[in-house]
Formats: sequence, C-alpha cells, structure tokens
Amino acid sequence: MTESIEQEFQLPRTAMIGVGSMGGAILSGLTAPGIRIALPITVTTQSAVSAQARAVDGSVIALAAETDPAANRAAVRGAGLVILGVKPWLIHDVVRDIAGDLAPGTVLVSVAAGVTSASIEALLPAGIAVVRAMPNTPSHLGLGMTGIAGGATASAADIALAHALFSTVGEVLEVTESQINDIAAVSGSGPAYLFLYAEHMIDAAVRRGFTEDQARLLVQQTLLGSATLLARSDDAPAQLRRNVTSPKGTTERAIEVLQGDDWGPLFDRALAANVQRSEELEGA
Ligand SMILES: NC(=O)C1=CN([C@@H]2O[C@H](COP(=O)(O)OP(=O)(O)OC[C@H]3O[C@@H](n4cnc5c(N)ncnc54)[C@H](OP(=O)(O)O)[C@@H]3O)[C@@H](O)[C@H]2O)C=CC1
Ligand SMILES: O=C(O)[C@@H]1CCC=N1
Repeated sequence: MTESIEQEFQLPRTAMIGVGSMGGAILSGLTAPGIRIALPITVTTQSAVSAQARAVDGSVIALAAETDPAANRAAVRGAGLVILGVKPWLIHDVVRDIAGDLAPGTVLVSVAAGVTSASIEALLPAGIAVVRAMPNTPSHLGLGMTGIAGGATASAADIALAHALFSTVGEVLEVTESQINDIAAVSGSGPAYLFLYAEHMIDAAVRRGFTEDQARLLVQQTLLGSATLLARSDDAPAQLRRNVTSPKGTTERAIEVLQGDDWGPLFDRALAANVQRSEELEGA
C-alpha cells in the first residue's frame, strides 16, 4: 500500500483544518514512517490546548483559532492539499474564511458527514477542486476504510491524490457522491457499532463473574481474531459463523436468543437513521 504511493505520489504540502478524533487519526497515518508527504503538515484547532497536543517538532505545526483568528488562513497558504476536519456545521464558515487564501490547483478534501461538495464549491473561486471523503477512526492504525467521491470540478488526478492520501491510512473505495452518506452509515460509523457490541459483551461477561480486565481481554481478542479471520478468509461471514455454531451446541442456543430480534430489519433501520441524519446535516 505505502509502496505504491511512494512509487506514484509525493503528497504535496498539506494543511488540516480541525484535527480532533478523525483528523487526528488521519494525521497519525500521514506522519507515520515511510509516507512521502511534504513535512511539516500545518494543522489547526479551535483551542490552544488542542493545538499544543498536536504539535510535533519538525513534522506538525499546530495553530489555534482561539488565539489567532487568522490561523486557518495562514495554514492553507501554500498548501496543495487541504483537509477539512471540522464538524459539519462549521464547514461553510471555515470555507468562506479560507477561500481567498487557497492557491489555484489546491485540492480541498472534506470529511464532513452530510455536507455536499456542491455547497462547498459554491463558496470557492474557480480552480479549487473538492473531494468528499468518509474515513473512519481505525485510520489511526493504518487500518482505516475511506470512501471518496470527486465534486463537480475534481479531475481524475485530484481524485487520485485524495486516493493516495487515504491509502496511507488504510483501504479506499471510490464511489459516487450519492453513496457517501451510505458509506458513513456502514464504515464511517461502523466502528461505533462494534464498540457498542464490545461494551455489552464486556458488561455481560463481568456479570458472569469475570473482572473488567479479564472481560476486556476476552472480548477484544475475540473481536480482533474474528475480524482478522473475516479479512483473511475466503469464506462468507455466514459460513464463518456456521463454523463456530456446532449443531445442537452452545453457540446455536445463544444465536437463537440474539436472532430473536431479527438483525436484518434492525440494521436496515439503524443505517436508514444514520443516512437520514447525514441528509439533515446537508442543510447545516
Ligand atoms: N469521528 C469520526 O469517526 C468521523 C468523523 N467524520 C467527520 O469528521 C469531522 C470531525 O469530526 P470529529 O473529528 O469527530 O470532531 P472533533 O470534535 O473530534 O474534532 C473537531 C476539530 O475541529 C477543531 N475546530 C473547531 N472549530 C475550529 C475552527 N474554527 N478552526 C479550526 N479548527 C476548529 C476542533 O478543535 P478543538 O480540539 O480545539 O475543539 C477539533 O480539533 C466531522 O465533520 C465528521 O462528520 C467523518 C468520519 C468519521
Ligand atoms: O457521527 C458522525 O457524525 C461521524 C460521521 C461518521 C462517523 N462519525
């Protein structure tokens, strides 16, 4: 993965506006050894405390909007790639603020849920391409999953640049923008669904007499092993499940209980609610 980026791309000077949970995960990937990105990366946060926590000598310059109202404009000046990592409802104000300081040819990547590329493009001068991306927090470990879609004026090269960027932190799927909200529902938010499962499994294990530490080890190693098996196996998930579920065995009994609330419609409803929220954020 990294090898092909090194062969094909030298990522340009990069700025990130807003570097919290998601931006921080991307930043970890971008500053990992072997990534051919022009350093330092300039990042901005709202608070000085967050900026201090992000600054790394030689590789990350961090500016805070609360102490320097011109921080975002300063960060994007001279950058060829700008990542917008602020909350959806702040995107348009941030773009209005930085628009005049973006050089022609800059690629602007927004990871914001719901906010359309068209609404960002409307605030930009000609010559700035927008790419929407929907990453997830395992990007922190280089195990991310990101969907990307080019806006109206994004060229194949602009999309390739965004693809290279997110390849540094995991797998990338190119989709149409109409699919980005569904990507958010599946893989963007997906880690939270698994963490919810982990919370409940750990609590249930504790109620059966394990210590918190024991329960966490049991659950996290089971999730890690199962996810790795899923990723490496040619078998479908249903077959992997059957491999665990001995006829008339113990798993079968538990799955009968779990399937009492049919998971198909449940997941359909959960993903539909997720997409509906993205649609609400479009107007943010
Ligand atoms: N979290 C996730 O798993 C995912 C999030 N996203 C998207 O990523 C975006 C960020 O979400 P998330 O990382 O969770 O949010 P966070 O609240 O963790 O991070 C937001 C960041 O924006 C900074 N910020 C706020 N206002 C400004 C400003 N005016 N100028 C510069 N920086 C500012 C914050 O600074 P400070 O720390 O000082 O408050 C913080 O660093 C959202 O649009 C979300 O839809 C997409 C996919 C997955
Ligand atoms: O919850 C959110 O809005 C963001 C988008 C996908 C994951 N987190």
